[in-house]
Amino acid sequence: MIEVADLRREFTVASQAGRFRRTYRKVVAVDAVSFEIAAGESVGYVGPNGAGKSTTIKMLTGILVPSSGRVRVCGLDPARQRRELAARIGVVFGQRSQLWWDLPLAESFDLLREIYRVPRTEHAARLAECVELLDLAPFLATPVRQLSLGQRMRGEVTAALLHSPELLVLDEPTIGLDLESKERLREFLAELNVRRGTTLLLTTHDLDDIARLCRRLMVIDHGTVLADGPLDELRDEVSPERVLVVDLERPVADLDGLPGVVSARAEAGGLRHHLAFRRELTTAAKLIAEVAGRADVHDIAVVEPAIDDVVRRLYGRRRG
Ligand SMILES: Nc1ncnc2c1ncn2[C@@H]1O[C@H](COP(=O)(O)OP(=O)(O)OP(=O)(O)O)[C@@H](O)[C@H]1O
Repeated sequence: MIEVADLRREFTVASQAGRFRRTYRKVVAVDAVSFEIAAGESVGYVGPNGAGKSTTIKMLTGILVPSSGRVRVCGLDPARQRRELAARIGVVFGQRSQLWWDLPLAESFDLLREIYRVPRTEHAARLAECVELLDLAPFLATPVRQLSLGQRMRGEVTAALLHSPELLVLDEPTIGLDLESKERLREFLAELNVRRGTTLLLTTHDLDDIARLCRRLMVIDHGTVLADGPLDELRDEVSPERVLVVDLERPVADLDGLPGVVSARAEAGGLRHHLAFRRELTTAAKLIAEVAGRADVHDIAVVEPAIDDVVRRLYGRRRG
């Protein structure tokens, strides 16, 4: 679906040096980035501010021309075949609108049908689905400028999907949304990926978006990809410890010496124990059996490392 090889984009930025003199310096926003994304994947593209995410997305969608390297999206060269590509993909920029500001939302959708030449029945079916799942009915007749951010974003996602794209690219889709709106949008996007097989590529600073939507994570910083792989594998790589939290029926002072446990901590007077273990040394099931052999277990939970922690460690790779 997406093939990127040795992709690079530089910008020349001017800075004032003295009163009449300007100097120019080169900023490398994206530097030798290579990856492939197959149909049906859901990929999170994350990195700190200025890492090069938006620049990559702009090259993938044909808005920016690469300085060098190769990009193919749906087999097309985005910068040269922007129109053809627009018919195959949907793009949502959280900070920019593709809707007509002064028109009621429904009229924007009509205009998009004409632009993309979507057959009426197909358009009507797709729109009806979005109206239902994203609860658009209460504000379809409202001019876009009067919509709340959450309402507008639901409109933006609908607008990007009306021509049934194979790939949906989202640049910070949940930025500024309240918790409920975020959850509703995530739910919708997850369904879209799983049920329809629409490929998703999204940039975000909200790591809950990633945890909820993406099976694969790509981390970029200073224009280069620092990590790329299944979320679970990256998690094991940088945060190999998981914690078994055990509540006991009767207090036990300590649960020392359990195989595979790298650190143990007791609280609530010995009623609760936090046992950090490494996946390669033991499994949660084995550990639970060991604990049950020593004490009466009331309740058990396995805590995975938080995604924020995993991503922070991945960001630190360059410096580490
Ligand atoms: N049009 C431009 N002209 C000059 N420099 C630019 C331009 N666009 C981006 N840059 C620079 O390229 C680098 C990467 O920017 P980019 O917008 O891709 O980052 P980002 O990862 O999307 O960041 P953020 O999370 O803050 O949106 C930054 O140093 C930025 O200042």
